[in-house]
Amino acid sequence: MGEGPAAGPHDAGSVPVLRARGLVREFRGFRAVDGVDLDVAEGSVHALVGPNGAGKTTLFNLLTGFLRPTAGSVVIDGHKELVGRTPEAISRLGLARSFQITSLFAELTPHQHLELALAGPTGLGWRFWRSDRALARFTAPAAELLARVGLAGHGDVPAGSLSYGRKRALELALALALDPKVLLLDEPTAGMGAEDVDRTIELVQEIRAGRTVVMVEHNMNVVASLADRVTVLQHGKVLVEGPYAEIRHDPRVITAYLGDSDVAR
Ligand SMILES: Nc1ncnc2c1ncn2[C@@H]1O[C@H](COP(=O)(O)OP(=O)(O)OP(=O)(O)O)[C@@H](O)[C@H]1O
Repeated sequence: MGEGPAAGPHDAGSVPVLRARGLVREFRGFRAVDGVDLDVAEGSVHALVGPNGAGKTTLFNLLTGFLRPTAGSVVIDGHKELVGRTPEAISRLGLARSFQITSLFAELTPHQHLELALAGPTGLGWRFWRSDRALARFTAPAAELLARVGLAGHGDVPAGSLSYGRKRALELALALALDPKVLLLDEPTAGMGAEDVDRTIELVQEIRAGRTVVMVEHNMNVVASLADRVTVLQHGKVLVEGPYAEIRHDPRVITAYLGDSDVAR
């Protein structure tokens, strides 16, 4: 777990589970991510925050292989380079992101989604997706995952009919089906009401056990509740990095956020 001081990314001798060096991503000459170094300690919850347009989503996409960096490296487990690999290959190396609701199939039930996600890495894949017998061995693990994210009573309805909060819970379950060592969450509480936010915080507390979580999150209460360390981005660069209790009082962070709300958009 991330509480131990030995897990701190700056401790001499500790190798971060995820390390980015000199990450750059240009869009037609504009540097959305501009030389980012990132160390994520094993077992920690690490939040990426920053004002609008700071480069959080772009960085997230670089880490997960959805975008290719213009320059730089991303290494998992101290030696496996992720740059140049597909998102699928990266997820096989232990780094997976939560799916987006837009990738859910409205007609399939949460249970079916999970059976397919669990079948994917086994090589059964989608070819056998109609075969109930082939998928039967995933029935119990799928039910377990549904229970874990609070969807036990909602496994057999079309996913399209789920509430927003439950769809987001299903996304999380789908990412957990891959049992990633490092789980990346893209704004896990975006668009949620207070009740769903609280449930999601509890859920992330629960699923962080035995893994590392990196999340982009706008809601500072969520960051305060969950994150061991926070990287604040601004204009594509790391502005400040540290525990939430430290960065929240940092004048540079306060100015960056105030500056953001002052900008006419
Ligand atoms: N595909 C793209 N083409 C051109 N510019 C892009 C592209 N993607 C992102 N950008 C620009 O890069 C900058 C960083 O965007 P990014 O979405 O990574 O920021 P963000 O911190 O996630 O912002 P937000 O909090 O608003 O989601 C922005 O100025 C954005 O307009």
